[in-house]
Amino acid sequence: MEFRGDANKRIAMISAHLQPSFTPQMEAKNSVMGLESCRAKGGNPGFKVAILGAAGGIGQSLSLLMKMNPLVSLLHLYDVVNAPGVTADVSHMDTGAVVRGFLGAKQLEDALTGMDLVIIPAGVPRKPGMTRDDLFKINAGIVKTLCEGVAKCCPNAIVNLISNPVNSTVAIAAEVFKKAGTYDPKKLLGVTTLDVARANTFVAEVLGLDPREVDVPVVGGHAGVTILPLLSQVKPPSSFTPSEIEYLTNRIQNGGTEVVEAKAGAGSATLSMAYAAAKFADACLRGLRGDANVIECSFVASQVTELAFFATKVRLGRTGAEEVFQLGPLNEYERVGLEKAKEELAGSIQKGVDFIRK
Ligand SMILES: NC(=O)c1ccc[n+]([C@@H]2O[C@H](COP(=O)([O-])OP(=O)(O)OC[C@H]3O[C@@H](n4cnc5c(N)ncnc54)[C@H](O)[C@@H]3O)[C@@H](O)[C@H]2O)c1
Ligand SMILES: O=C(O)C[C@H](O)C(=O)O
Repeated sequence: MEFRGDANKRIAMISAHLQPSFTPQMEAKNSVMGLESCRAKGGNPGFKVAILGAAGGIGQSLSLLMKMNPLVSLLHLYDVVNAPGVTADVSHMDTGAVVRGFLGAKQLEDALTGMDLVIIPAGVPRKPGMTRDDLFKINAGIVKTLCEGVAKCCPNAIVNLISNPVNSTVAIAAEVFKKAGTYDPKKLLGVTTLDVARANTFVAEVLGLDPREVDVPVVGGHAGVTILPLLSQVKPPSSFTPSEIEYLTNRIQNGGTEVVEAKAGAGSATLSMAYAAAKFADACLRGLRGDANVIECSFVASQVTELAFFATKVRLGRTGAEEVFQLGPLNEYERVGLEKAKEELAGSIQKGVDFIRK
């Protein structure tokens, strides 16, 4: 009888904590099944990571992958919809990170406070026929609001910006941080890892290699002709025929559109993007930990060209992108591509700056 009484008490306590209304305090308890008497769990040393837009196509898979990352001790999942469901789901994975969910603008500050790394895939995706720039109207405002939250609640966090158009949203974020007096160019990183993943995959197919053995630097930005693969610098050193160069450059520049069209109105790349975002976030965390030689491509504040932002290889360290690498030697095809990329990038960056300065 005594046992049954205890069980009833436990069930009542659990039910009390699984009511529909959702608060961070409640979620913290949900993460230990609502039992006050549970032994404290988690506590593994590691970094605090927030995902803003965690209930979306990218956000859900990315939440899963970050929950699997042993460098993460605390994972905050924020969205304006469905955050409780994603949080409950991911929190049942028996990995080290403690998961907490945050729903709606009122909980943004709680979601951000104390974070080391903030990953932002919030915003609308493309449909067939749209350019990434067509997303500016909606996503610019979303990125502005979220970055204002970062400036207020975790001004020292590294920000991985995924929301499109990246060529403009990174400039928006920089302007928000400048306005708030918190801007550190090393800590604002536009995520272009998917371009590199695609380039490695497509080049490996052409060369008949395992993509894990291939390294293609992809520079410039993250839209159409601004995505510039440097095939002359592929590792292992390889030569391509002119038609292979044309095919590969085109396919890499239009990889996003290939997925948008295949999904036929159901969105853009989510699974490969979550993979790429998780890979890039892991590199940022290894850099924060102090690992040597952590090198990835990213769209960052840069003096490599005359543009304020440009994607190249960067070295990630304890303070973010600590070194921005030069382009290296380009062939004639790449020099022409670079001019085209810069022309389009200049307008996209300015559009982002103007959105905040008006
Ligand atoms: N950088 C890249 O390489 C890359 C690759 C793929 C997609 N993207 C971009 O990532 C973005 C997200 O794509 P998706 O497929 O996950 O879209 P999605 O619509 O599936 O998910 C977006 C999520 O953002 C949330 N959201 C909207 N406004 C928000 C706000 N103010 N605060 C918090 N969350 C908010 C939505 O509720 C939704 O859950 C798009 O802009 C897309 O173009 C970038
Ligand atoms: O193409 C898109 O709209 C999404 C993303 O930027 C991508 O490259 O897949």
